[in-house]
Amino acid sequence: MKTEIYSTAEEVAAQAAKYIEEKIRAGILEKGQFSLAISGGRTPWEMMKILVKAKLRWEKVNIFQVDEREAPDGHPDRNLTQLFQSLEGSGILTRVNIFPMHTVADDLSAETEEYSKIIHQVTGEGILDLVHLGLGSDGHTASLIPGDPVCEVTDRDIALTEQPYQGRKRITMTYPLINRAKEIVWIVTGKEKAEMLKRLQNQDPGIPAGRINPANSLILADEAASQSN
Ligand SMILES: O=C1O[C@H](COP(=O)(O)O)[C@@H](O)[C@H](O)[C@H]1O
Repeated sequence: MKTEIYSTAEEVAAQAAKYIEEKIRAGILEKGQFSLAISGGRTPWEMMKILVKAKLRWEKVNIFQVDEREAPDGHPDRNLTQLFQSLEGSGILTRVNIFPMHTVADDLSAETEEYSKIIHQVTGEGILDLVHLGLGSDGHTASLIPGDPVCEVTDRDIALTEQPYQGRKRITMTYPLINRAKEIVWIVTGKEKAEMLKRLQNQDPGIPAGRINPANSLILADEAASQSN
């Protein structure tokens, strides 16, 4: 697992966008399409705002959600709402293929199966080209929440959390799917992440993030997050 440290969160966002742009370009050249999974929370959106300005064949890019909160469509708590906002004005909205996690349904469990099927149909083999991950200050990543049984799911690629977390139940990619990805890019910024960044780098299985496959993983962090390293 490689770590690169940049002075500010803005620099991290710019480097992440550049890195992912290159991966997308190479992936499309090699096999005609690219499947990217984007996390939610606070950190991805600066990176996305930069990435969407790249001159890429966006119609060949599939964007999946790593996780989503159970909330109405358009709600500010939804990662999808933030994702759409970061794409606004970029002109790629009508070209890129976005696959939203549906959280407004009578049977959310059926939705998880459906999302998993879509990933398999689109990618062919259920392997994402690149998964972007964030790191919570409690060590969670995606919606793999400390103490939630969703962390023990090994027979499904998408699952529901059992408990609400920060007021909302969640849908999330599980370890098997994330750990099969060809590449994982972490964006970790802010001093409140310092302790967990260290534990992530040490692959500490005591936090959900520590159980993510370190192979082909790149951590992009700012100085604030790496202050105790
Ligand atoms: O709740 C969540 O938090 C993590 C970390 O978010 P960030 O605010 O530090 O960027 C995020 O990766 C996850 O997708 C999100 O649902």
